[in-house]
Amino acid sequence: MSLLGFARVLVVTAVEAERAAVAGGLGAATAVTTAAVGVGPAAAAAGTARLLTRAECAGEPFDAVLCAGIGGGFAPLAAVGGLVIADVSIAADLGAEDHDAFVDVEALGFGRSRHPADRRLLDGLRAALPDAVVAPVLTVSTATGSAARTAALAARVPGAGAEAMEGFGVAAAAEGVAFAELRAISNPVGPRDRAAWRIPDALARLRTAFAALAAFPAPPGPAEPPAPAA
Ligand SMILES: O=C(O)c1cccc(C(=O)CC[C@H]2O[C@@H](n3cnc4c(=O)[nH]cnc43)[C@H](O)[C@@H]2O)c1
Repeated sequence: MSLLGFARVLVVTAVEAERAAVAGGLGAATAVTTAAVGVGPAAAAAGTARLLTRAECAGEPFDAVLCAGIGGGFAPLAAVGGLVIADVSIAADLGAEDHDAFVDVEALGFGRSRHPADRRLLDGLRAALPDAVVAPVLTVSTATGSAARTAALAARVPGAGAEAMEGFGVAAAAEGVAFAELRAISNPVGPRDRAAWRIPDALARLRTAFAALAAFPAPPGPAEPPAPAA
């Protein structure tokens, strides 16, 4: 059985609690592979590349990769307990400082810091999760914990919805395969207050999101070629 019309889907999370929430939501009905590959963009890229390569060598390549998990939400766009679908996953701290300014890798003249979501996957996620906010999701190597950095990131990416630590790495590994990122918001991005993180609520939201994805009907496939005339 497919997910959103994709036949073989890999869902990558950082930690096992996120993977278990995803798998719990999917239930037994859907042939989707879930894997926890570690925290941060490097672990995410390495783990995703390994899984994609293994599947391809086995003659069963994935046709879609979803990065999923909990994340920090930028107020007022993304509230704790809500969902953010990334229309683009951005490596928000990949670049150079020029005194008080940040220069991204595009401006430096090498590499890229943005991976847009696959259009078909994004459309499917939007349709199946109509309450989700659709906005850029930032990938960072250091979770934000101050008002100054929150303001700097919001200025760097106006309209940012969420911050997490893996999306850009997963996307980089999945180049050439349909990719998207989905985050359930566990905490506001802002001055660090670990006691305010609502991880169980976010994991529960992740689980219901994947139950909704599994239950969503696949979009109609390409038109069948007309039957030859008798
Ligand atoms: O402590 C637990 O029980 C627990 C259960 C599930 C997940 C966690 C994590 O800490 C996951 C780390 C993961 O979460 C993302 N994340 C969440 N909030 C933020 C944030 O404000 N800034 C950056 N990343 C965030 C991130 O992708 C981490 O990999 C703990």
